[in-house]
Amino acid sequence: MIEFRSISKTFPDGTTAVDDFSLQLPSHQTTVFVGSSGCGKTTLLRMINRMVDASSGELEIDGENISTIEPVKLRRRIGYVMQNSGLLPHRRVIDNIATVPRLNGVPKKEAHARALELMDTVGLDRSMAERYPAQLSGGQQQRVGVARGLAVDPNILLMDEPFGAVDPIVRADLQQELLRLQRELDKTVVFVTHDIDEAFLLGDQVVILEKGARIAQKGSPEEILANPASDFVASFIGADRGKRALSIREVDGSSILVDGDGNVAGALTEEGTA
Ligand SMILES: Nc1ncnc2c1ncn2[C@@H]1O[C@H](COP(=O)(O)OP(=O)(O)OP(=O)(O)O)[C@@H](O)[C@H]1O
Repeated sequence: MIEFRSISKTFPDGTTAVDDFSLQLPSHQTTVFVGSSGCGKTTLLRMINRMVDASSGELEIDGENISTIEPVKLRRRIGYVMQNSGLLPHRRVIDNIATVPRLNGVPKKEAHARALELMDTVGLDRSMAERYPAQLSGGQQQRVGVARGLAVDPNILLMDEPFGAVDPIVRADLQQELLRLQRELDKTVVFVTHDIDEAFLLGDQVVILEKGARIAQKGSPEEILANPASDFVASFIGADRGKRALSIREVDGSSILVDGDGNVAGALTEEGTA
């Protein structure tokens, strides 16, 4: 479990990005931080691997206060996937994936064999191993980024808007892949997004944030949808606009679901027949 206890972060210029934040993130689950630009999501995420150090408060991983762990050591056991994949442009795909294991002292042959396995895991053809990042599509680059994040077999995977820069179809694909991966690998995932639909799709625990990383509401997607805690939350999840108020319309003997805008959202089937 990851636990934030009264964590605050004020940057040297006086900006308070995180103001007294407390939260438990259960192991083997996906927690999603969601909120508008500048609310402190990335700062929260980066405190987990000490890319940013808290100004006050305590952050523990499985009961261990991370301020006592050397940052480089900590980072080598936590996977980190960022927007635009963050790949090293002058290194081949296989070397990008193997970067951190190599830094940890894993022999090259072994690190490369593992990198190829990880390419299978994230759905990348092994023939791409010799390419450079610029020779891949945006979606493929993100898959390499995920493979690299998994390369040290971390218990914790931090993902900062990893699918923000790809088109909606590729994005939907990557989201489904992440759900599949999570069923298989069972990591503790911390995911940052500003997209509430992505948050509801991927999150076991969804944390809706306002400026200063103040928690507007936290809970399962079901809990939040069933009972938005405030007008802010209702507006953020689109409940106020009726966007999520689905209704049933009968068309040619079939039951079609339409959303608040009258757009078709899906078809109703008997449970188990879909
Ligand atoms: N190094 C820094 N120095 C000063 N202020 C910073 C620094 N990093 C972030 N901030 C400020 O802290 C606040 C939170 O930033 P953060 O990047 O955590 O937000 P975010 O929710 O991830 O935003 P986005 O969705 O735009 O990435 C913002 O006001 C930002 O300008």
